[in-house]
Amino acid sequence: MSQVPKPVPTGFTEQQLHTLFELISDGVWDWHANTGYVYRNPAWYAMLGYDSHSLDNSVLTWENVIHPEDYPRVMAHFEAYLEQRSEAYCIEYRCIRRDGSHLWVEDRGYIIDRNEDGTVARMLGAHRNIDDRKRLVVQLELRNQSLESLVAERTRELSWVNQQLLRQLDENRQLAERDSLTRTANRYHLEKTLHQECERARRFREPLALIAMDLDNFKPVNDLYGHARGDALLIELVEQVRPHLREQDMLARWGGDEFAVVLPGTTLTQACETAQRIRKAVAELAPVGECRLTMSYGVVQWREGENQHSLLARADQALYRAKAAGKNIVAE
Ligand SMILES: Nc1nc2c(ncn2[C@@H]2O[C@H](COP(=O)(O)OP(=O)(O)OP(=O)(O)O)[C@@H](O)[C@H]2O)c(=O)[nH]1
Repeated sequence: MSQVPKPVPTGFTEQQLHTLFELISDGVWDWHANTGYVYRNPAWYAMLGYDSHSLDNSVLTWENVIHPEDYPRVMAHFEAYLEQRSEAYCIEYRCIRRDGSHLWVEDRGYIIDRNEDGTVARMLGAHRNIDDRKRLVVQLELRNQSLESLVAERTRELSWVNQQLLRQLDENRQLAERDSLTRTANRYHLEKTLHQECERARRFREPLALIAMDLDNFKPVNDLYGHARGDALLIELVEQVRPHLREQDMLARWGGDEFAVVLPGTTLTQACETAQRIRKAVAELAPVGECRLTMSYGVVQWREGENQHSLLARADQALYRAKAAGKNIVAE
């Protein structure tokens, strides 16, 4: 089969080229740099709301439709292309339409002819309407910003709720583990800690001591001076005892006028010395009317295999012996 030779392109005449441009829907421009003449097709005028060929065929027409805020950026890019500092001329900017509204365009152009000295002789380009896309992007950005601020607001709210919950949790823990009058550990906290300390003593073969203590003749204080004075005395008592305890010791209110001190890493002898110091300090409290204040003390050291209940029971027995022996006494 014989090949039909392709026709050799003869090129368009200027007239044919412009006829072609008249049919194109993008805004085509054709700049003859040496004369300053600029051809613009009907679509270019329509895009900006003008009648075809109704504006001056000069570069100034283009400059006048560029949004003033975008003008410096467009010119810098255009010059960079003309001076061959950038490879392409392609830029997005706003044009001002005849009715004063703004239209986003993408402007793209190519130098199709240069003078012998390298300067531009002719450049061909087209404006494409990208307004819908740009406005959509702006809308999406705005929506994104409002979503981000919504998320930030919700995060702030959640973090506040979280803080409140943590505070509430802390308060609940305090309520569950503290005696409301004296702010010492309560019986529940005492038993829990004592259980843990018995386990530690077994695990690390460390001594552990417990002092049980009970106010002597507290009933007359209540009876003679009222329950409120009795309450105040219990608070004073705790303040008097605390300075004689170490950081790791735990003072707890076991019952009405009964207290206990858990002393980790402490032998019976050392605990008895502590109890004596507390005894002296309590005895120094100012008497309530005719009532002199003292306490009785039962001191024990943890024994191998013993649990918290048995330890507490032995301390209570020692306390009973102190009471029986005449009160204001430390008994083992
Ligand atoms: N003010 C006040 N009194 C309390 C509280 N809890 C218990 N009591 C009182 O503590 C007193 C304890 O009385 P008793 O167990 O007979 O002890 P006591 O009078 O100290 O006598 P001995 O322990 O034998 O020395 C009672 O009068 C209780 O009403 C309290 O929270 N506040």
